[in-house]
Amino acid sequence: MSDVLISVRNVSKAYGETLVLERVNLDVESETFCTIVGASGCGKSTFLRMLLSQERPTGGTIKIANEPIADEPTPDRGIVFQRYSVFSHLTVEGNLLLATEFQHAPLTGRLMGKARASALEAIEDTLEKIGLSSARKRYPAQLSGGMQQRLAIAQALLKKPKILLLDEPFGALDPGIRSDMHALLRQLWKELGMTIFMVTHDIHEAFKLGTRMLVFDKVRHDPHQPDAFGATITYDLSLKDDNTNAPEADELFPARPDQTKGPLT
Ligand SMILES: Nc1ncnc2c1ncn2[C@@H]1O[C@H](COP(=O)(O)OP(=O)(O)OP(=O)(O)O)[C@@H](O)[C@H]1O
Repeated sequence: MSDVLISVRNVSKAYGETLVLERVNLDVESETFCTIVGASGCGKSTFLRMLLSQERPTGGTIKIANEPIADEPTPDRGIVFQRYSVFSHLTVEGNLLLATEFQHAPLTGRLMGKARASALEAIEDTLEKIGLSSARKRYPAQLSGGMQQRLAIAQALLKKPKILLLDEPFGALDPGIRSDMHALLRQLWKELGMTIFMVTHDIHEAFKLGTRMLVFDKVRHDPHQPDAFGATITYDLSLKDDNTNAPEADELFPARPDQTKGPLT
C-alpha cells in the first residue's frame, strides 16, 4: 500500500462573504486516480486551484508529502484545462519549447546549446508518449480538438509532475475522441505513476477513469442566506475497474427542494 501523498484537513474557502467550501477532509495515497463530480459552482475548480497553490485556503491545512503545500505553483504539479490557450504563431514543438524555456530560463526566455538540445529531446519523447510526433511542425489552427488537448496534456507532462490536475479536460471533445483520450490518460497514469485529480461533469467518465470518486455537495442550506454554507465531500467512493460497486446517480445526488435541475449536466 502506498503512503498518503496529499492530506487535506478541515479546509474551507471563502470569497468575501461567500463560503464556497467548508470542512473538506481528505487523505489521498500516491498513484490514486481521483475523479471529482458535483453541482456547477460548488467549488470543484477552486479545490483544484488550492491543490495547485493558485489559491490559498481560508482555513485548514493542505500537506503534500507531509510538508505544508508550497505558496506558489511548483513543477511537481501540472494542470490541464478544458480550453487550452496556445500561441497561434508557434508550432506544437515551438509552444512546448517556449513552456520549457519559461521554466528553465525565466530571465532570458531562451535555451541555448546543450540545454536546448536536451529540451528538444524531452519534447520529442513527450510527443511520442502522447501520440503527437507527426504533428510537431503543425500550428494550433491545424490541429483537431483532440490534438489540441493532447498538446495541453503534453505541456503539463513536460515538467514531469507527480500530481496532475485536470479540470474538465475532455468537456469540449466529441464522444469518439473522448474515448480515445480516456484510454490515453489511463495509459499515461499507469506508465508515469502520477496521482491524478480530474474534475468532470460526466459521471460515467468519473466511474470509468477513477480509482476513487469524490462527490462535492452542500450538506447545509439556508434559503435566506444562500452564501452562508459551503460544499464539502459528501461521498468518497473507492472504485473497482468493472464499476460493480457503482451506486445509482439518485443516491449520490439526492434531489433538494431548492434545486430546479440536477447537479450534473
Ligand atoms: N476568484 C474568485 N472570486 C470570487 N468568486 C469566485 C472566484 N473563483 C470562483 N468563485 C466563485 O466560487 C464558486 C465556486 O466556483 P468554482 O469554479 O470552483 O466551481 P465549480 O464547481 O468548478 O463550477 P463548474 O462546475 O461550473 O465549473 C462560484 O460561485 C464562483 O462564482
